[in-house]
Amino acid sequence: SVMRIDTISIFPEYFAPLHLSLIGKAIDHGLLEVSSHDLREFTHDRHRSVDDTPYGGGAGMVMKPEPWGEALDSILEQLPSPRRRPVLVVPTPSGRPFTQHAAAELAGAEHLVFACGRYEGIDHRVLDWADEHFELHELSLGDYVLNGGEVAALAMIEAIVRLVPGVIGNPDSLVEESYSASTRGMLEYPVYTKPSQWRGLEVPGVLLSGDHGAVDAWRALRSREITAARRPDLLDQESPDRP
Ligand SMILES: N#Cc1c(-c2ccc3ccn(Cc4ccc(CN5CCCC5)cc4)c3c2)n[nH]c1N
Repeated sequence: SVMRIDTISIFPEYFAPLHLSLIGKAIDHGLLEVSSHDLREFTHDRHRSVDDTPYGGGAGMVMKPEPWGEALDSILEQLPSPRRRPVLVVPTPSGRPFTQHAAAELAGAEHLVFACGRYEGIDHRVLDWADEHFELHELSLGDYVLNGGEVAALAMIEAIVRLVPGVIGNPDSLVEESYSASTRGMLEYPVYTKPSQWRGLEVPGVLLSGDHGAVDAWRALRSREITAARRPDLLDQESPDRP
C-alpha cells in the first residue's frame, strides 16, 4: 500500500532532496507519495505574514494559528473518506525523543503529515486543535537547537521510510543496525572492503580468514569495545537475557 507524506513549511524547497536516491526510487515505483506545501499559500494578506509578536512578551516571533489551520484543513479535505486519522508529526525542541522505536511505530502509518515550524514555534492552539483531528506526535530530533523543523523532518522521514517494506532494496541491510533489537542496542563494528592494502593500512586478518565464527566473535567484541567507549549508556541496558 502506498505511503503518503505531506510536509508543510515556509521553506518547501527543503524537501526537494527527498526526490533523490532511495526515497526517489520508492516514489518512482509508486510505493511512496511525497508532497511539500508552502504555508504562505494559506495566507491572504498582502505581506503573506505567517508570524507575529508573542503574547506574554519575550524575544522573537511566533507563527500565527490561522495559516496552519487552513493548511491542515486542506490536507484533511483531500483525504479519501472514510480514512483512519492521519498522523501529524510536529518536530519541536520540547518533543518526545525521536528514536528508532518511534521510526518503526510511524513506518506503519498510511499517511504522515509533517508540520515544520520556524521562529520561536507555532501558536500552541494549533497543536490543541490538531490533537482532535490527527494522531499528534510532538517529537524532537535530539538535544541541540535547530532554527526550524525542516531538517528534523527530513531526518525523521528518512529514518521512517527506510523501514517501509519494499522501499529499501536489500532488507538484510536493515537487520544489523545500531539501536535495533538485532544488535541488542550496541553500536556497529568497523567495516572494510577491497583493496586489502591501502596506504600501508591492512584489513584485520580475521576478516580474510573465511572463519565466519571468528568473524562474528571479532565483530561482537569490536561492537562492545566501541559501545563502551562512546555510548556506555547503551550498555546499561544490559538485561539478564543478554550475555
Ligand atoms: N525536532 C526538533 C528540534 C528543533 C526545532 C524544531 C522545530 C522548530 C520550530 C522553530 N524552531 C526554532 C526554535 C529554537 C529554540 C526554541 C526554544 N524556545 C524558544 C522560546 C523558549 C525556548 C524554540 C524554537 C524549531 C526547532 N530544534 N532542535 C531539535 N532537535
